[in-house]
Amino acid sequence: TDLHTSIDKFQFDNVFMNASGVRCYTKGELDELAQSDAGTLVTKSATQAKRLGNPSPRYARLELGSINSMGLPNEGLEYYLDYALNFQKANPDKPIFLSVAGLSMEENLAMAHAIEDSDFNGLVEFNLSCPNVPGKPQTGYDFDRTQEVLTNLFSFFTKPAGVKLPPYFDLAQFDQMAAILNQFPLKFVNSINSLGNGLMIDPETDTALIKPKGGFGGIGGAYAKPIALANVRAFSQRLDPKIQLIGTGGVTNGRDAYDLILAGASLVQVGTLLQEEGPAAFTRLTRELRAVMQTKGYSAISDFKGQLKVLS
Ligand SMILES: C=Cc1c(C(=O)O)[nH]c(=O)[nH]c1=O
Repeated sequence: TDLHTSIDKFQFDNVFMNASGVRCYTKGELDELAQSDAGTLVTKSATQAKRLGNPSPRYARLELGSINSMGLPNEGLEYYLDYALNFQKANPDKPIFLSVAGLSMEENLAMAHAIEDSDFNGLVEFNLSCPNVPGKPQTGYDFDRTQEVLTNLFSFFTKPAGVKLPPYFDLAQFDQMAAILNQFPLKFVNSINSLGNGLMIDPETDTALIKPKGGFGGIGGAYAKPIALANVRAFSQRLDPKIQLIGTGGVTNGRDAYDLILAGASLVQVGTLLQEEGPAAFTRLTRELRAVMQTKGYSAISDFKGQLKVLS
């Protein structure tokens, strides 16, 4: 069984990769991902300037996943662009993703210009869904703003790009968002980011588990699986076939990855599990997905990608 997959002209020898924000802040962490069984990697979402992010505790493991309000801590775009340029020289056949999360239209466009003018030859993920910067609404929940950002962006940006979306929970929102996304030369849509603004409580102290925003933070892990499946499936049914899906959310084993691929995902990102288990998780996930494929009689990702059946 072969876990080879592709997005646009980019080929990956394994369908798994990290979710942005997880074990991808420093060059050391990024190198560990590069040396793991993952097919590729994405950098922590960057802002122009380095950010320290929110006060700790800002991440907590939960019974069925995680809660985080990191607050977009990152080393700044130049750091990750520098990593990417060095990486592509040393690994010409392993395209990587650069994630960008500007806090304003101007910042997003300025970073996009910097990337456009660089020799970066991988894919850019514009993160429209960071839920944890106090006072900053998620762009992905504002349809007009999303339309405006993408219009301005693609008026000059020519490198391969996609967007990271928040979860949607209403079919009319899938329709509206897909109608916007179909207007642009996107190579991929990545669904979903964490379930924004959840809250969990420490049973000993009756206190919110994390400090920022009175304890409100993005929820990841198994809690997110049914929402991730629905978002990948809904966009797979609505987007122009030229726009491929990346599935993110709730992957704890090979079957979870198999399900995201059935829903339409061409790549599968791993967040909470990677945070908790480390890059060795990719070795286990690869083994488990191969086992599921063998059971089903499939030898390639393309044999079952998007082949979810429904009851008639
Ligand atoms: C880029 C900020 C994000 C963060 C963060 O840095 O708090 N956490 C998430 O779960 N998703 C994000 O997109």
